[in-house]
Amino acid sequence: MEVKNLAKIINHQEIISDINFTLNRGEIVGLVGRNGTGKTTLFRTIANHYQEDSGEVIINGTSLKKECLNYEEIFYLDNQYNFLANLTVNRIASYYKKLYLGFDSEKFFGLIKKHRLPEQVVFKRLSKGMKGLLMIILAISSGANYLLLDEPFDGLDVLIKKQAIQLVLNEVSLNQRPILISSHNLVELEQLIDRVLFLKDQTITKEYHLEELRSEAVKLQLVFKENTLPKLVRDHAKVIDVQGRVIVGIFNPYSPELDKELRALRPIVMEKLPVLLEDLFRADLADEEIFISDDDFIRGNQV
Ligand SMILES: Nc1ncnc2c1ncn2[C@@H]1O[C@H](COP(=O)(O)OP(=O)(O)OP(=O)(O)O)[C@@H](O)[C@H]1O
Repeated sequence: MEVKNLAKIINHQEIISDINFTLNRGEIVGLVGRNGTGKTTLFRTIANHYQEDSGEVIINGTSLKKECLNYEEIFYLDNQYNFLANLTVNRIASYYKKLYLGFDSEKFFGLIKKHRLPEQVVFKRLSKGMKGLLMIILAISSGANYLLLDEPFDGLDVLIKKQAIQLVLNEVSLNQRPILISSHNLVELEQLIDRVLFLKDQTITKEYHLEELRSEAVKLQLVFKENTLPKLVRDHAKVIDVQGRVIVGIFNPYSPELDKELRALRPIVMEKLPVLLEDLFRADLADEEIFISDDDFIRGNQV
């Protein structure tokens, strides 16, 4: 799937604009952004629940504008507005069978039974955990090739979450279906995704392949004798935290030369820490300035 220059205006305000990315077979991609940045709007626009104001979504080389039957290739169920509230699991299955020609009833009911979801209870009476599992079972049984999951694990207890995550991982490894998944739980997301897209100021501002990033970037905790930020750090790092004299910064890229130059500044502490998705979130999406002393403040913008 290729998303090209997608934009959506709501009430004369551009909510998302110039969105470009691809979703490739077998990958799980995270969509991350602060509250209200437009993640749900992007999902809705890709899935045609909102009509785009410009741009397009291309599947198998054809724009969805030209071939609307290809919408069957996309599964997106809106957490907020969906038509399932008064339907039982059985009715939901027959509904989806009509919506998706490739809907796999055997798989659907097999998973419903395996996870002991009640078949005769209407959706709105199911617990949050049951709803979450049902949504994922629907997604992976739909036959759609692209699954868009908007905060699918929100509110699930750890055991149900584990089952839900396992279902997602199995689906990707067995059928190579790409998944675009949003979540505010970055620790959880980090264990699932191959790539992350950061949404900020209406558009995708950053994209990271997590494995590549881990091999290229380094997070350092540094303490220097002087209470100022060395120029070298200022020039090469995105500072994500300052506590007294302790500076935490992400250096991307990090090279042996830079390592040597940093050591030449004789830091009192220089410790390597793992780069986490949360660090990137803070580095790229935080607006606030980080103060190091009264007369010297840092605003990281280098990663
Ligand atoms: N139907 C609508 N009518 C008016 N404003 C809307 C509508 N849909 C979205 N918006 C606005 O668009 C912006 C983005 O909302 P959206 O729900 O897409 O963000 P989000 O990133 O999913 O947020 P969150 O992480 O809090 O769920 C918000 O300012 C929201 O108020």
